Amino acid sequence: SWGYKPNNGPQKWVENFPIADGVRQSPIDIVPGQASYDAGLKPLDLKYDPSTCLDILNNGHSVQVTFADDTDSSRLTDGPISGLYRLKQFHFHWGASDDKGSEHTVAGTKYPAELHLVHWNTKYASFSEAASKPDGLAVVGVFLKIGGENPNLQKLLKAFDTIKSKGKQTSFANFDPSTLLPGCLDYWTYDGSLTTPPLYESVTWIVCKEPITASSAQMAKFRTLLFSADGAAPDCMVNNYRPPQPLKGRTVRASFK
Ligand SMILES: NS(=O)(=O)c1ccc(B(O)O)cc1
Ligand SMILES: [Zn+2]
Repeated sequence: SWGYKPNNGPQKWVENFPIADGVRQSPIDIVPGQASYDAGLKPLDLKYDPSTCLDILNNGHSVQVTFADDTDSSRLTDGPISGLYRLKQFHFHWGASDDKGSEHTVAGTKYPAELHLVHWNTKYASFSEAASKPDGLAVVGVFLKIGGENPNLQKLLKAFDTIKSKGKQTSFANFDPSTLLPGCLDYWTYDGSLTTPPLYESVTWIVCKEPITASSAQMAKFRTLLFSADGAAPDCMVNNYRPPQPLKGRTVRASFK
């Protein structure tokens, strides 16, 4: 099935997922000088309840932390969206080295990694129903840059040893994803898609201007995860990012001057 190698990677996804060549695909290169400041954009209102954190999983494409989404206790409101979107999961994309790994780029600059916090519109009954609707999802993207060790990543990284290979998951409780948000929540926003198959054009993207940090050693820990299942030839989980896609006339708005 799909992956990130030459024979099953982003250049091949269109064969099984023709929307890969659609009009609102993600990620994109964000060019700050071409973004339109919109004074009507509200500040993001993110409220997360650590008790909704359920487990951490290696799904063969990324490492994902999943949340209970049967109540509104972990949710996103305001920002560019209307209504209330519930947090479903967060995951990351990263490179084989510190010079690449993010999906969105900023004036061509690649960050070593990118965090995605995935929320679904509660006007729909479930994540699955929302995932294919044009206003179904809102994903908050946060860049990671190399700096000092980030203590808020340690709890996550410690769990990696138990979910090294594809299909492994373990319980993961009381994690507060707001500890992974930057201090400043200035953002760019545009209409886009899932960045992996099925590539649904259902995402309001909200990309934070300010990165968070991770040390080079912490980034190396991400690279100890495997795409491969237990017992198969070990295949390092690295470069699990889709490159920027054509803007096709879309406008990127900025919440800041
Ligand atoms: N990488 S992403 O945040 O666009 C994303 C989120 C969810 C799913 B999915 O649930 O299939 C795929 C990609
Ligand atoms: Zn993602």
